Amino acid sequence: MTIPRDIIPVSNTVISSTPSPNAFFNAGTSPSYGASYFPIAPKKQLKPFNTGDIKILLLENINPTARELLRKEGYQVEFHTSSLRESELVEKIRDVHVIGIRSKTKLTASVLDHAKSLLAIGCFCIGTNQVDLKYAAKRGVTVFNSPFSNSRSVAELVIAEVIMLSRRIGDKSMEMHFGTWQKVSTRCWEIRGKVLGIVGYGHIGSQLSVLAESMGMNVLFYDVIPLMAIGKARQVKNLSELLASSDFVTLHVPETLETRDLIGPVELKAMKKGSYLINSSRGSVVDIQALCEAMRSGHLAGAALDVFPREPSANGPCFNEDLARWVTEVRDLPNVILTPHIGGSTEEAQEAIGSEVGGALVRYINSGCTIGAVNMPEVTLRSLTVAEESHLRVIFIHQNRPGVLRQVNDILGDHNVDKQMSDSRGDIAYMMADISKVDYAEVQALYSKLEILSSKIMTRMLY
Ligand SMILES: NC(=O)C1=CN([C@@H]2O[C@H](COP(=O)(O)OP(=O)(O)OC[C@H]3O[C@@H](n4cnc5c(N)ncnc54)[C@H](O)[C@@H]3O)[C@@H](O)[C@H]2O)C=CC1
Ligand SMILES: O=C(O)C(=O)COP(=O)(O)O
Repeated sequence: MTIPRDIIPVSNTVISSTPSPNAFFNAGTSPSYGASYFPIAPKKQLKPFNTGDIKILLLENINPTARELLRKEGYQVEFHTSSLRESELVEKIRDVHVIGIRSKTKLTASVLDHAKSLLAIGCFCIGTNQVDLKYAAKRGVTVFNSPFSNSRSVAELVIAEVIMLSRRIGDKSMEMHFGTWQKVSTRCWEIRGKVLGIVGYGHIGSQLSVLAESMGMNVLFYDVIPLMAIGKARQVKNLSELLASSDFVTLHVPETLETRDLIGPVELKAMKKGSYLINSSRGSVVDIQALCEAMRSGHLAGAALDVFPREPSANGPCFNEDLARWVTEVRDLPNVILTPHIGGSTEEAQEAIGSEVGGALVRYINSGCTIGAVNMPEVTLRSLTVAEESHLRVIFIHQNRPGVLRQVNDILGDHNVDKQMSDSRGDIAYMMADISKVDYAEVQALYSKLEILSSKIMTRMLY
């Protein structure tokens, strides 16, 4: 058996041109001993492969920060501004090592089955519902996201929408664009003193809570876990209590089986007459037909939707009945603000996400570090130094069952295991070890021995 091309160690050591700011930590040497005791060797950058062989596919207009970061590493980066049709996606994913996506691209088990060399997936967004995380882990594919870089942008959009709905600004602006001057104050309100009900008090919900209170609103929230309320906000016991007490209900839950149609006919009826609904979480959280009914009956006074049960894969004049039957109904509703999933679309958020997820991918490819992974145990080892010239870093992703580590250590046993870390998450375990005094010629043999273990999911060797 030969080592796949992407993990063939081609160069022994490459010294970083700029010293790492945490060189002391990485070198594993305490600065307090002084250089004469333990000379501080520069960090060794592991090179698992010829970096030029690493292929990265970036879809959905991922920010240039990420593209530049990945290109600087020497990887081959293919960039697309939109997501791809499934037939094109399965072709493109076949031989890439990393795929970068946002919220549109669905990486289902059947799509992932076409990926023959995939090491990692970067979700350049918060949500990871578009990826079959379990199946990816089963295939040894590590998934990263950006858990909070766009939270503030979403919270700011929601604040804007609360005011816009309250003053019917969407409709007023539309009338003016069509030449109508219609000055009225009926059914227009201040937001001061009104109740904002937040469903899901995580990164976005809690940030929104602070902004809303600073504008004089009273905040209630409902979450499935007990959470510390910020400021004067108050957690309520159940969703019904929140719906019955709020002037504005805003949704900030992830897409899960439990949140599917979380707001349906019953919940809409339970909302106060004349209240408003805002959804910038996922389209599946609201039963859109029921929402149209609640708007048409006059029970709700308005709604703002940033996400939809079905969304176009690219920009263009495609928000019409070809996308879904409900589109025409939604477009016809008064005081309903429609935005094309732009909650996290700000320059600040996209740049931060680009460097966060891009950085996590580089660390994973070059050193095996899984910190920040959403479907793998989080494992890291301090960096090797250039002094540790003939060290080999072994990464073994395997099924989590008794006896595997004993088998692995038997294989590595002729070498000193300088450091080792292993952790598991459900059925999957991730082991990383640095072993010393390994001849380049031995790497192939060690690799082959690990590859034939029945528990093996993926073996990587960094030298
Ligand atoms: N429109 C857009 O552009 C964006 C949309 N999002 C969406 O917003 C969602 C929330 O984002 P974050 O606040 O960062 O997530 P988070 O994980 O920080 O918070 C989610 C909260 O929802 C709670 N929760 C889960 N299930 C619940 C249920 N059934 N009922 C009540 N609470 C429940 C959780 O306990 C958690 O506190 C993301 O999962 C994503 O789908 C995120 C960013 C941008
Ligand atoms: O971060 C998220 O979960 C979002 O929904 C934002 O998605 P986007 O990056 O705009 O496709």
